[in-house]
Order: sequence, then structure tokens, then C-alpha cells
Amino acid sequence: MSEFGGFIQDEVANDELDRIEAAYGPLAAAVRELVDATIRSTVPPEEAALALAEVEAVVKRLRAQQMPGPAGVRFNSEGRAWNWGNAVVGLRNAIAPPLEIVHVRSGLAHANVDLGAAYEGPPGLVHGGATALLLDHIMGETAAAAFTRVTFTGTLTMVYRRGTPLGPLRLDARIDREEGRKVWVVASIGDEEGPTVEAEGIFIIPRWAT
Ligand SMILES: CCCCCCCCCCCCCCCC(=O)SCCNC(=O)CCNC(=O)[C@H](O)C(C)(C)COP(=O)(O)OP(=O)(O)OC[C@H]1O[C@@H](n2cnc3c(N)ncnc32)[C@H](O)[C@@H]1OP(=O)(O)O
Repeated sequence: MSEFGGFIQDEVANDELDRIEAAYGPLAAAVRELVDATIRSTVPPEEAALALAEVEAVVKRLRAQQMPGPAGVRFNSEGRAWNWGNAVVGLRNAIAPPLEIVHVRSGLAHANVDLGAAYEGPPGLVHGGATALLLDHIMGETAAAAFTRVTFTGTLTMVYRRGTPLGPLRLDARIDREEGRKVWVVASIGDEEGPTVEAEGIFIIPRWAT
């Protein structure tokens, strides 16, 4: 294994990655269900205590073998990259919705997502930090121009036009302009009635990546 600016070259073969993803993807999806079920359950406390014992047993089983730190962003020489722990798109991260981003072309992307009880801020509405999180990520991937370069968020501006309802939502992002190592991206998230939050960000290609 070797590291480039935090990106880790890890020679796991593609068929082995498929096998791992086929097991851990559904596991993370079940944990997402668990998060939602824990928030919305109305079973009596005695039932919740029994559930706790079962969850603790599952945690113990998974802790039997662990990587020393976070999952990182990895790639192999077969051209595959994976970021299973990412907070927005991580296949193995139950905190991530996960967002499935469609890159229409370099610098233009969109995504559909259904946010449930785990993302609530004001009653029935998405937490403002959660919309910022999703927007930051889709904008970052868009700035990366079809994954041909690394960009970091420099400045992010959010305009919250109206509350974002929990439920089905759409995100859109596009590169507005570029100047040297700076990439301006505009984006929005919204429901069927239109955008609820509009964002503008300056993404920087770091000096170390040029
Ligand atoms: C090939 C393999 C492909 C793989 C492809 C994988 C892609 C996978 C996509 C994942 C997508 C993730 C999407 C989430 C995106 C995050 O969440 S990133 C995490 C949050 N952001 C950070 O942690 C960034 C922290 N800050 C930094 O690391 C550094 O300050 C930066 C932003 C890289 C800039 O450092 P630097 O390169 O030393 O910049 P520097 O030379 O000082 O300035 C360059 C220019 O940028 C301007 N600038 C610098 N900082 C800022 C700023 N904060 N705001 C505005 N302008 C700024 C300067 O004024 C300067 O402008 P000019 O003078 O050229 O006009």
C-alpha cells in the first residue's frame, strides 16, 4: 500500500471488491434501517433493552477485525476507486444517505435522494447542516471534473430560501467558471416545487496536487 496526499493505493482485486461490497452494502443499508427504527420505535423500554443487547452483540462481531483508522479514499491499478466511509456517498457508511450522483458530463451533475427521520432539524424539515453537507459533496465531485482532478472546498455560501421537507429531494450542481486553481460551482437542493437551498462554492485545486 502507498499514499498520495491521503489517497491510498490499495491493490485489492476488483472481484474481491465486488464480494466485499455485496456483503457490506446491505449491512450498511440494514444499519440505516436500524437508525430510523430507533428514532421512530414506540416499543416499551423493556423491548428497547432487549434490542440493545442484540445490537451490542452485532457490534462485538464486527469489532473482531477492524482497520486502524478511517476507511480513506483508495484506488487500485485496475482503475477502481472506493471511499466506503465517506459521509455522503460511502457505501459502508450508514450515516450517508447514500447519495447516488449522476455525472451527466464533466462539470454537470445531479442526484435524487429520500431523506428520512435521521436528517430532521426543524420539525418535518431537513437540518440545515445536512443540506449543506449534501450540497458540499455534490459540488466537490462536480468541481473534480469527472474525477480528473482533486479539489477541496474553499468557501461555501448557502441561501436557505424555504424549509426543505423530509422526503424525496433533487440536487443539481454545475461548474459556473474557473480561474487558475479556483473553480466556482453553483448548486441547489429542492423538492417538486423547486429549490429550497441555493449554494455557491469556490473549490480549490490544492497546490500539492498540481
Ligand atoms: C487524480 C485523482 C482523482 C481523484 C478524485 C477524487 C475526487 C473525490 C471527490 C470528492 C468530493 C468531496 C467533496 C467534499 C469536499 C470537501 O468537503 S473538502 C474538505 C473541506 N475543505 C478543506 O478541508 C480545505 C482546507 N483548506 C485547504 O486544504 C487549503 O487551504 C486549500 C483550500 C487547498 C487551498 O490551499 P492552497 O492550494 O495552498 O491555496 P493557495 O495557494 O493559498 O491559494 C490558491 C488560490 O485559491 C484562493 N483560496 C485559497 N483558499 C481559499 C478559500 N478558502 N476560499 C476561497 N479562495 C481560496 C487563493 O486566494 C488563491 O487565489 P489566487 O491568488 O490564485 O487568485
